[in-house]
Amino acid sequence: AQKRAFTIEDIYRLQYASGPTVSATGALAYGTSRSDLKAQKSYSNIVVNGKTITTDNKSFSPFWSADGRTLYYVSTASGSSQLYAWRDGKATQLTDYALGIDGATVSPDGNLIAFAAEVDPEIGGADGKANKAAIERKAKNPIQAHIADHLLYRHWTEYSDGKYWHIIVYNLKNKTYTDVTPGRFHSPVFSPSGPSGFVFSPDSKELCYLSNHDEHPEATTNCDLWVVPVTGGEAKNITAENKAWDGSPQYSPDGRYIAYRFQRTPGYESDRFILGLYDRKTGQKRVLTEKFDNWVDDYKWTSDSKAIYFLGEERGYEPLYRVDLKNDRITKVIANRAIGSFDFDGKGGFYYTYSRTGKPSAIYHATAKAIAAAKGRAELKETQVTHLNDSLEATVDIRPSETMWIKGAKGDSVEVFIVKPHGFDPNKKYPLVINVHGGPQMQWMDSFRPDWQVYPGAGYVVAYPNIHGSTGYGQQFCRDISGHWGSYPFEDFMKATDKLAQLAYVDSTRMGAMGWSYGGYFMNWVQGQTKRFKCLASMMGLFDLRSMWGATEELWFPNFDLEGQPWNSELYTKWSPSNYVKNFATPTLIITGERDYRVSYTQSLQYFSTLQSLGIPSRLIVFKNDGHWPSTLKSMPLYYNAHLEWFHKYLGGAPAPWDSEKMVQQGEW
Ligand SMILES: CSCC[C@H](NC=O)C(=O)N[C@@H](CC(C)C)C(=O)N[C@@H](Cc1ccccc1)C(=O)O
Repeated sequence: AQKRAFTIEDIYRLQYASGPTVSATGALAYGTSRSDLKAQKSYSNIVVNGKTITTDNKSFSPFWSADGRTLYYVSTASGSSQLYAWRDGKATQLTDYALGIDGATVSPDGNLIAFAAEVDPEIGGADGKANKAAIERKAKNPIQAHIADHLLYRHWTEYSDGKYWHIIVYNLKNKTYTDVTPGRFHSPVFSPSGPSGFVFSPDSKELCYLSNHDEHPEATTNCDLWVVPVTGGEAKNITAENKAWDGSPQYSPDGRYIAYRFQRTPGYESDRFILGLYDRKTGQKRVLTEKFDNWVDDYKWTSDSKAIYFLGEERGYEPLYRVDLKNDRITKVIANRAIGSFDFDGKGGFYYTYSRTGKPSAIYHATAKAIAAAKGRAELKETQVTHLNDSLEATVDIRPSETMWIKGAKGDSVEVFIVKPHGFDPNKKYPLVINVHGGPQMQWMDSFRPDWQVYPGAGYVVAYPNIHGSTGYGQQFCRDISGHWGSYPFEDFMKATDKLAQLAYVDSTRMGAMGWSYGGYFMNWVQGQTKRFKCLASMMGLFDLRSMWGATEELWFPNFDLEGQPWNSELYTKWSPSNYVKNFATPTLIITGERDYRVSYTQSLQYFSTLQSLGIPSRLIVFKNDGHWPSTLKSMPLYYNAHLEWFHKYLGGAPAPWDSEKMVQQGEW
C-alpha cells in the first residue's frame, strides 16, 4: 500500500529502545521511551528479556551488577531521581538522597553506590537534606540575583551560584553518604548530557574521576584523571603532565590498567580523541590508537582485559572497532552503521543500537559467526531485536538518504547526503533545503533525524554536507575550520550548492538553507555573502563575534577557533556576519532560547533588529525556558512548524500543519 508523508506528529509517534546491557548470565536489558504530543507527557521503562519490568513510566538507565543477578536503574517516581535494584522480580529503592542522584554506578562488590550531585562545598555533599534546605532558603530570598568573582559562573543553562558537582559514595551497609571530592572544583566536570566519567576499580577500593583544577577553567580544555579511595581522602592526579583533555576512564577487568581517552593540544576542544592506557603499577602510559585518524568515542574492555572495542567516527558512520593490547592492531568489527551504544552478548557477538536516515533507531544483534563472516564489511547478517516502530514504518514514508561526493575547498572530497521528497517523481523539480551542522566539529551521519523527514514529507529535497570542520574524515579535515570559519566551509557549501542546483530534480530558483548553532552562524554568514537563497533559517546562531565572545561561557572555544580574543585577533571582525550588513537581503527565520548561555540569545536579537531595520522579512522566535537545545516535547513542535511555514512562504512546499502564531499566543495546535 501507498505510504503517507511523514509529519511533525510522526516524530512524537516514534518509540525508542536504548542502552542495551547484557548480564553475566546473558540477560538483555534496555530502556524504552515514548512521548504523547497532545498530552505533553513522556514515558520511559525498563525491559528485561523482552518483558517490561517497570510500570512507573519514569525509569531509565539500566545496568547489571557484576554477578548478573541484580539490575540497577534510575527512577524519578519518588519525585527525584534515585537508584533502584531489581532482583528476583522485585524492585527496591536504594538511595534517598534529597537532591536526587546523577550518573549512578555500583561497585563490583555491590556494597557502594557512587553518584554525582551539585552541592554547596561549604555544606559538603554528604548531607543532601542540608543542601536542599539551602536551595529552598535561597529561593525565598527577596533578593534574587547572581554574584560572581570568577568566570564560568554559568554553564549551558544554569548559573552555578557557588555550587559544584561532587561525587558522593553511598555505603549500602551502614547507610552513610560520603563526599569523596570535596572543595571548590567540579568533580566530575560538567557535560550537557549529564555528569559521567567516574568509575570503581575492580576491587571496589578506588574511584577514578575527572576534574580540572586549572585557575581559569573557562579558558582551558584541560581535564585530568584523579584517583581517590572510596572512603574519601587524598586524591591523586594521574595525568597532570598532559595540559590537554584526559577523560572517559575504564579500569581493565584484571585491575592492571586504566584505559582513557585523551587529546594532545591544550585549549583545542576538537583535537583528536585518542585511546590510551595507564599502568596502575608502574604509572607508565601508552597510546593504543595512534594509527586511527578519527575520534575514538565510547569504548568497552573485553572480560579477559586483552582488547578494547570502541566506536569511532568515520565518513558519516560510527563503526565498531577492536584494538588488541598485544600489538595495537585495529580491526573494524561492524561497519557502515551509525552505532549509538553497544554491549557484548557474552558469546563473541554484540547487541547494538543504530538508525539510518530512513529507519528509526532499534536494537540489533549480530552473532560472532555473522561478524566473522562479514569481515568488517557493510553486509552483515544481523537480527533486529526491538520492533517498536514497525507499524509506523509500515504506513509512513520515512525517506532514506543517498550520498554525493563533490570536490570542495583545498581540493578535498566533501560528502553530501541527499533526501528526496515524498512521492518523488524524477521528471519533476522540487525546492531544496540545505542543512549545515553545528559543532562545527561534528559530522552528519546516515542516521535518523526529524529535520530530514519533516521537510521531505512536505515536498522538499533536503541536502546536508559534511563541510570542512566535520569529524570522521581525518583530523586535518576537522582542524581546517579553526581560524577559517567563513572560508573553506563556505567554499564547500557553495560548491555543494552548485552541484545540487544542477540536479535534474532540483528547482534552482527555489533554494533555502537552515542551520543550528555553528550552523546558525553559517546561515548568518551566508546572508552577508550571497543572494542565491530565497530564504534562510538560523537557529541559536552567532551574529556579532565580538559580543558573542563576551557572553559565552566556554571561552576556550572561541579563543582557539578564532585564534585569540576580540582585542588581539582580527578574526572576530573578519568572520563576523555583523560586518556584512550592507549585503543583507534574504528573508530569515531566527530561533533562539533565552537560557542559551553557549550562544547568548542576544545574538539573535541583534540579528533580528538589523533585519527588521533594513526592512528584510524576518521572524523571531525566543523559547523562554530553553537553552542551546530546546525541549523536544515542549518546544520543538514550534521549531518544525515555523520552519515549514517559512519554507512554504518562500520556497513553495506544502503548508505547515498549524499557525505558529496561534501555537504561541493561544496554545492552538
Ligand atoms: C565539538 S562539539 C562543539 C561544542 C562547542 N563548544 C563550545 O563552544 C559548541 O557549543 N559549539 C556550538 C557553536 C559555537 C558556540 C559557535 C555548536 O555548534 N553546538 C552544536 C554542537 C554541540 C555538541 C555537543 C555539545 C554542545 C554543542 C550543537 O548544539 O548542536
